[in-house]
Amino acid sequence: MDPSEAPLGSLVCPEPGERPDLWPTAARRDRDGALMIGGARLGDLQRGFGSPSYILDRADLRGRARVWASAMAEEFWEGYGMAGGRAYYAAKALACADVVRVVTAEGMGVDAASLGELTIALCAGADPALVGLHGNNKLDGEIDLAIAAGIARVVVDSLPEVARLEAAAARRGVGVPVMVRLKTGIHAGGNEYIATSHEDQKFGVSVNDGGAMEVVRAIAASGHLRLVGLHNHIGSQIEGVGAFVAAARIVLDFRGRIAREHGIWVPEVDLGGGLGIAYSGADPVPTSPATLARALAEVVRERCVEQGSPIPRVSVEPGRSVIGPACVTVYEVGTLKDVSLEGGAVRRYVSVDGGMSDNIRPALYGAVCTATLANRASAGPWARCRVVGRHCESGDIVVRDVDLPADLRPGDLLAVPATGAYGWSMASNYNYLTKPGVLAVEDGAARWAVRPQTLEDLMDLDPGLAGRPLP
Ligand SMILES: Cc1ncc(COP(=O)(O)O)c(C=O)c1O
Ligand SMILES: N[C@@H](CCCC[NH3+])C(=O)O
Repeated sequence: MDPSEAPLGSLVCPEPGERPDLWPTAARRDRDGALMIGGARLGDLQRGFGSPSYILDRADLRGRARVWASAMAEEFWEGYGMAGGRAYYAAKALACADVVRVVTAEGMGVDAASLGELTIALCAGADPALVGLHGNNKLDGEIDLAIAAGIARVVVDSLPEVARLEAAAARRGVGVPVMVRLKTGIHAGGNEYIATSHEDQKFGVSVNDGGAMEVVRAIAASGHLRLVGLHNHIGSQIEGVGAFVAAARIVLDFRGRIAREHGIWVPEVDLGGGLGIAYSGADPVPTSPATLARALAEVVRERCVEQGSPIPRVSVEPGRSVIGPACVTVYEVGTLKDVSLEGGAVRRYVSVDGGMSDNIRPALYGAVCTATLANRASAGPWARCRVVGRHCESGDIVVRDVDLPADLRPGDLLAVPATGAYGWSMASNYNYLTKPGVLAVEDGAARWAVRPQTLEDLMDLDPGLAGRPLP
């Protein structure tokens, strides 16, 4: 049996016109059926810059950052009786100078979770007054840089960290604004590994077992730490607003408990990132930032009225929903192999020039992605395919099941949508593959936001090979 005879039809990647939420806003096909991103044909980009590459539609990123910044500013505007709102871009999703500059120019702050992310954010020009630092095991260097730069908030993740921060602040003789990362017990997120607020995981301190209040007391007793906020990030790739609202209630209730014990209303709550996006036609159209911001504003208003409390400032930390749909990955098709399955069916394995080293999400979380033929029209007939990478692992799967044109051939290009978040940032050099670059495209013009690694870059890290000419 030929794969084109398989019972098909449901796994064709949606076109930009069918599911705009899956693609950068300006994605479309030209008259010849070639896919265009940011006004440039993917085929032209691949010829000029190579593959695999992450193609970033800058205008789309700018739009998403603007939408987040304005949703938070509007829903929590002082003129509506609120105390102000802000969105911090979670740099872990993809951080480089261009991305930091685009999102901060639109009014977002930056949330960093390591020395590297903090350094990139500050060196790219992010205002320290709009930068936060996370980490469940912060290094001394991270704490020192955060304090020296005077960033807006250090998010305390454990009791021992209070003493470390206090000692570092005392050494410098400065005050340090801190938030407390709470565990609310809410279990949310697309996969166990990306749920971050149930009890049995490493982040934060629990509101349920006394741990969080102990941290608050330690901060209150410290000489240099100022409690400026309560924080809760429930997880990532979350659908709908229900879990966010439930978590917000718990955070606000804990704020009430602090007020009763310490006589202060903590001035800010950060309700984390986590809003999900679509990766394939099987995913629902995502909740918009405006819908989430409205839901958060409603629960904050309602709870504060019930508590008779002042309204706090409210912030969030989206990553995926800012950068995810702004990028597609372009791959070149290489080997095609038809594999007979039990029952007589055939699966076509389509090998591409990247794989789990540029997109670890399918292997790590079982994430379901999709792909489309990018260099020409794809009208079918279709063959059920598995798009795989070129690493030495059977789990090196880019797209588990997708219908691609039966006449797909080596040299064709595939585009995988929604790879902006946790693609480049989680890329590896497995099998000594070089990390692809991030190609920023706008008005049809392209330039590297991050250049691709070269083999020389990798050899330079090895003292036994540095400076040697390539064979
Ligand atoms: C503390 C914190 N904030 C924000 C984010 C960003 O999450 P997302 O990219 O799902 O919006 C994460 C990652 O899940 C996180 O751990
Ligand atoms: N890396 C994860 C998200 C976790 C983010 C950090 N808490 C993903 O690709 O979905």
